[in-house]
Amino acid sequence: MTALPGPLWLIGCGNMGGAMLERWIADGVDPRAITVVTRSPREVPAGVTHGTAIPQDGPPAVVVLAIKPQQLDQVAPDLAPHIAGVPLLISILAGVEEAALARRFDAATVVRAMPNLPVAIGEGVVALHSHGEDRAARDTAAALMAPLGLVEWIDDAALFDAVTALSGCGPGFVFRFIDALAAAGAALGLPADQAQRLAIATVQGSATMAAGSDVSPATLADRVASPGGSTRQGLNVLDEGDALKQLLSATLAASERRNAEIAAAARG
Ligand SMILES: NC(=O)C1=CN([C@@H]2O[C@H](COP(=O)(O)OP(=O)(O)OC[C@H]3O[C@@H](n4cnc5c(N)ncnc54)[C@H](OP(=O)(O)O)[C@@H]3O)[C@@H](O)[C@H]2O)C=CC1
Ligand SMILES: O=C(O)[C@@H]1CCC=N1
Repeated sequence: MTALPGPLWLIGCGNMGGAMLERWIADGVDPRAITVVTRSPREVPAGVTHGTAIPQDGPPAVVVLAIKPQQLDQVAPDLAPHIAGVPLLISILAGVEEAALARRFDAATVVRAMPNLPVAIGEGVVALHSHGEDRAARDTAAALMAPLGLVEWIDDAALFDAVTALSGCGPGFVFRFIDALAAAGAALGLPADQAQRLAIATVQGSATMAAGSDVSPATLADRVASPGGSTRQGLNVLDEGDALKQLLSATLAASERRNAEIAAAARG
């Protein structure tokens, strides 16, 4: 269970803010310490306060900014005066840099966090970066993210767009892969619902095994492929001209570029 240093305001609570909130509550964070602000009414877990306007009793101990990057300049003018002096501002906005946040908000420490959707079940990834050197604030940010999954500090801010592409966007790519694996099985004649179950369980088991293995995923792939067998024939298709690697390189590069564009827009 995460002990909050005081009230936490969650500004924006859609797909990702909602996933984080769900996990915090499941982990035992005191719901009475959390205030959620969105534009429209929404259900929140029992004990959590929800409003459609910025509370007047700030600053809280922690603000978590979970709106879309494109919504930053609608939110900032209203929010900034009410959180002036906040000890810790955590932003999950893809692309938006600490300097862009510091220009809009007076916060003692700004931490960028990049979660991914499986945080909802405590099996996500949260990358963190901060130029702030306040140890207590950094520890608070890391402790808040700990129940969400694997937490990793990224030392070089310049790599944050890359990490966003890999682990922030990554579940989208993996879900698409599972869907394609199932569709390929269905194309071979399996009932679609059964193909989907098999594809999900195959990816789940393979990821769990890779996570617990002392050899690399590449070595594990070779262990599936008996010489002269059917896996090798399939891998030959993926490996021809590094087809899969090329495809994923282009995929991550496209996402990274988009994050850089968002960063440039937020710099103003
Ligand atoms: N989705 C993902 O997998 C990931 C998302 N992120 C980041 O998380 C952030 C949110 O993304 P996501 O959850 O997908 O987006 P959503 O559109 O699902 O959620 C946005 C939230 O912001 C609220 N909001 C919008 N405008 C305002 C406002 N003026 N005042 C208060 N609340 C407002 C919305 O409320 P309402 O519905 O009432 O308008 C909604 O709750 C983004 O910055 C994104 O980069 C990071 C990692 C992964
Ligand atoms: O697609 C997006 O912009 C966000 C950032 C990472 C995942 N989703």
